[in-house]
This record gives sequence, C-alpha cells and structure tokens, in this order.
Amino acid sequence: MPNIISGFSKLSKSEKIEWLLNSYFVDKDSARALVQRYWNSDEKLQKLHDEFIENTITNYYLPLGVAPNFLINDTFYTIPMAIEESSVVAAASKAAKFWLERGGFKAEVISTEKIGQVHFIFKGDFNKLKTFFKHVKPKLISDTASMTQSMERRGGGILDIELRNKSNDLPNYYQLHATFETLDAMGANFINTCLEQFATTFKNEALQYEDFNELEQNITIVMSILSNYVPQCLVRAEVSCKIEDLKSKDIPNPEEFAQKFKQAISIAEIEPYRAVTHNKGIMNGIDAVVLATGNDFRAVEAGVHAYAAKDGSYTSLTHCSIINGIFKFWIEIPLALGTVGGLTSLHPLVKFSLEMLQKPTAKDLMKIVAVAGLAQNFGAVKSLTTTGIQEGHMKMHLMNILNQFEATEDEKVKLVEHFKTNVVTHSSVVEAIKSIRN
Ligand SMILES: CC(C)(COP(=O)([O-])OP(=O)([O-])OC[C@H]1O[C@@H](n2cnc3c(N)ncnc32)[C@H](O)[C@@H]1OP(=O)([O-])[O-])[C@@H](O)C(=O)NCCC(=O)NCCSC(=O)C[C@@](C)(O)CC(=O)[O-]
Ligand SMILES: NC(=O)C1=CN([C@@H]2O[C@H](COP(=O)(O)OP(=O)(O)OC[C@H]3O[C@@H](n4cnc5c(N)ncnc54)[C@H](O)[C@@H]3O)[C@@H](O)[C@H]2O)C=CC1
Repeated sequence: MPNIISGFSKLSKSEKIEWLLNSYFVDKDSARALVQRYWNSDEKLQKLHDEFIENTITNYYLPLGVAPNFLINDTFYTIPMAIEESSVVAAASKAAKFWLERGGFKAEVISTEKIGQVHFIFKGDFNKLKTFFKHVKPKLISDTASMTQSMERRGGGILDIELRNKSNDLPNYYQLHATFETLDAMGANFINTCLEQFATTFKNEALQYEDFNELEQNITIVMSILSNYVPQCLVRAEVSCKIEDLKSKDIPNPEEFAQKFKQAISIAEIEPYRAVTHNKGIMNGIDAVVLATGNDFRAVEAGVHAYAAKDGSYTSLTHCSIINGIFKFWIEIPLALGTVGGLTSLHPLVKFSLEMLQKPTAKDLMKIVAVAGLAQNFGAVKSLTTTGIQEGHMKMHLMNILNQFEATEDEKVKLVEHFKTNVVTHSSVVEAIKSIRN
C-alpha cells in the first residue's frame, strides 16, 4: 500500500522529512527548504520545541500580539495574545482603551474546584456498595498520600470523594466523583495520578471485602480521568458605567447604543444560532490569551461550551443589564488554568508572556482571561450594532489580502493610503492592485 509506513516514529527528524517529501511532494527541494526555513537557528531552542510533541518536523508560527491599556481591579496590564485572525487584537485593544476611561474592568474568582472521576461497573447490591465505599474512603485518601503531600503543603489537594449511582442511565455504571484544589496548576496530571491510585485501591479492596459476593468483588474499572467540565471553577468579569458615559466618537447616542447592545446580548441568550457565533467572538479573546500563556485551549474550549449549554440550551456567556441608568456588561465562565506546570516553565515565549502579566497566580490569570473574553465581545458587539463587523475587520484584513497578491512595500504604502478613504472588500482591493500595476 503506498504511503503507509511502520516504525515512522523511530526515524530521525531528517528521515521523517525525507519520507514525507518522497511520499507527497512534487517539488521536494522547495518543500524541504520551506520546512527548514521555519527551524530556529538556535539548535538548543529548536530541540526544546521538537520535544514538546511527537514526530515534529518544523515549527508552525502564530503571531504573538499584545493588547495594552487593560485596567483590571485597579492594576494595569498589557495582555499577550497568540492568534491568527486579523482585527482580534485591535478590537481587544480598542475595548481596553474604551473601558480604561470608564473605571476599567472588575473581576473576581468565584470558585476553584476541579473534578475527576473513576468510572466503574459494579454488578450487585447498591446498598452494599455504599457501605463498602464508606469503609474504603479513608484508604483511598491515605494511599495517595505520597502524591498529595506537596499539594497539601501548598494548601491544596483532594477536597472530597463521592460515590455516584449512574445505573439508571447505564446498567451497573457507578462513579467515584472526586473534587480537587490544584492552586496554580491546571491540575490534569495531578488529578489523573490521584484517580488512577483511587481506582487501584478501590478494585483491590473490593476483591478482599467479605460482605461482597464473588460477582460484587469483581469491580471493573472502565477509566479514570479528570473532567474538563469545571462549573465550580468559575470567574466573573464586568464593566459598568452610567449610560451617558458611553458617549464617544463611535457612540454619538449612548441611550440608543445601550438599548441596541442589550438587545444583541438578549438575542444571543435565547437564540443558539446567534449564541454560537457570539461565543466564538468571546473565544477569540480567551483562546488567544490561553495559548499565549501556554495553557490547554482544548480543555478550556470544551469546558466553556459545556457551561454555555448547562441549562439545556446553548446560550450566551455574556449578559447585559440597564438598571437605573447604569449599563452593566458581564461574563461568567469556568476556566481551569495553570501558571505552573504544563508548558508554562518550558516555552520561552510563555515565560515571557507570564512575566508581561506580572507573574500571575492561576486566579489572577483566570481574571485576565475572562476580561479578555469580555473585552473582545464588547468590541465585536459594538461593531455589529453600529458600523457592522466588516468595516473594522476588513480594514485590519487589508494587509492579508495585499500579501496574498505579493504586494511590494511601495504598493502597500499606496494602497493603505487609498483605503483610508475607501471601503475595503476583497474585490475592491483586487481592483486597486490591478489599477496601480497597470
Ligand atoms: C478593528 C477596530 C478596532 C478598528 O476600529 P477603529 O475605530 O477603526 O480604530 P482606530 O484606528 O480609530 O483606533 C482606535 C483603537 O483601536 C485599536 N486599533 C485600531 N487599529 C489597530 C491596529 N491596526 N493595531 C492595533 N490596535 C488597533 C487601538 O487600541 C486604537 O487605539 P490607539 O492604539 O491608536 O491608541 C474596530 O472596528 C473593532 O473593534 N472591530 C471589531 C473587530 C472584531 O471583533 N474582530 C473579531 C473578528 S470577527 C469574529 O470572528 C467574531 C464575530 C464578530 O463574528 C463575533 C460576533 O459575531 O459576536
Ligand atoms: N483532559 C485534559 O485536560 C488533560 C490535559 N493534560 C495536560 O496536562 C497538563 C497540565 O497538568 P498539570 O498537572 O497542571 O501540570 P504538571 O503535570 O506540570 O504539574 C504541575 C505540578 O506543579 C507543582 N506545583 C508547583 N507549584 C505549584 C503551585 N503553586 N500550585 C500548584 N501546583 C504547583 C505540583 O506538583 C503540580 O502537580 C497540560 O499540559 C494539559 O494539556 C493531560 C491529560 C489530560
């Protein structure tokens, strides 16, 4: 069979590249040169990146931008954002500046509990299982002592373990549902290590439990894994001001703006088609900071969207109120983030980003990320309900279109000037390029 290979992982990096070039590329020399152009000239640094994942052939760049002027709980931040989409950093920066002049963002961490589960099959009497669980619970905790010692010294560790009966949903299915405090770590590895020990202890103790019959003694552990749904690891961020204080260059009529903005949020609260796009705009901000700070954006994405659907229908993550002339806009989201562990002390640009953020604790980072999401959503919804999204988005996207057409520096200067007073659309840019090239 062509292009199928066994033992690929054992090849050296250059052997892997040669195999790829021979299997898929017509112009092998250009493809090889491209892959190599993205290698870092510092061999040690390149090796560090090679070893983050498996079968690495080169680096895949994302731009790291910064959004200055964020005032959060009376501290100033410049927020790092790693993202490929134009206009996101500009929108965040613009929203930061807007709210800076109106008291800034307020943010608070509501809770920090993480969750992990041992999923198991038990065939027998649930009352006996409950009695067994009570008997074994202290041993579940004591058998993890060597793993939890350091976390406990810092003030974290296992918070509780519950037995949950899920056999009405799936025959013979039960869980050990455990909660954890992992402080400045996202906690996946700590939690999974504890869970696997719970599973071993639970299974072994059941085998020796005399009140169980033979079938009951043979508990099947299906899996042990943390949950990325963390509705008790919550952060809230908000902005507010008097309606008249919303007045600005873009908001000539603040009363009308506030009402329309609130309507846009209400639509996202009740209409899932809109809510998904609305929340995508929020994630523009959240993912960019999560990535820049070396956190696991898949975990954050999964948890945030589950939270958006927690009441049975997918809804907006942000909310707005207008009460007694005060405009208030807020977000409440679950975020399991780390400022230690994972990539945080390995990736040099992550360390740079964390230093830029004044070495935050995980709680500080939760607040910063929530604020980035709120600011992003404010920028997008403000544009949507005033000028429309395309004006600003296309203004920022202009450079990408010019690069697609390999515009020279001279052409770029002329075209940027031209589009200060003309509407940017893909076709208008193509026309303008053609006209200066003729
Ligand atoms: C794009 C802007 C900011 C232009 O807005 P503008 O008013 O044309 O900007 P300006 O040139 O007057 O500058 C004002 C400030 O904006 C920022 N800014 C302005 N330009 C830059 C730039 N080049 N680089 C960095 N920052 C920039 C910057 O803070 C600047 O202040 P200054 O630095 O001059 O003191 C505005 O139109 C906007 O906020 N648009 C929203 C864009 C957006 O949300 N993009 C996300 C992608 S679209 C999407 O994926 C999500 C969506 C929209 O579908 C979600 C949803 O439906 O809810
Ligand atoms: N489903 C998921 O989300 C999964 C995610 N992962 C990955 O796991 C990684 C995160 O795991 P972690 O356990 O957070 O990282 P980690 O394994 O690097 O552990 C962090 C360790 O740092 C130590 N530590 C030092 N100072 C601390 C402080 N102030 N607070 C807390 N701990 C402190 C603790 O011993 C802690 O266990 C991420 O890379 C993630 O992508 C792995 C498996 C599954």
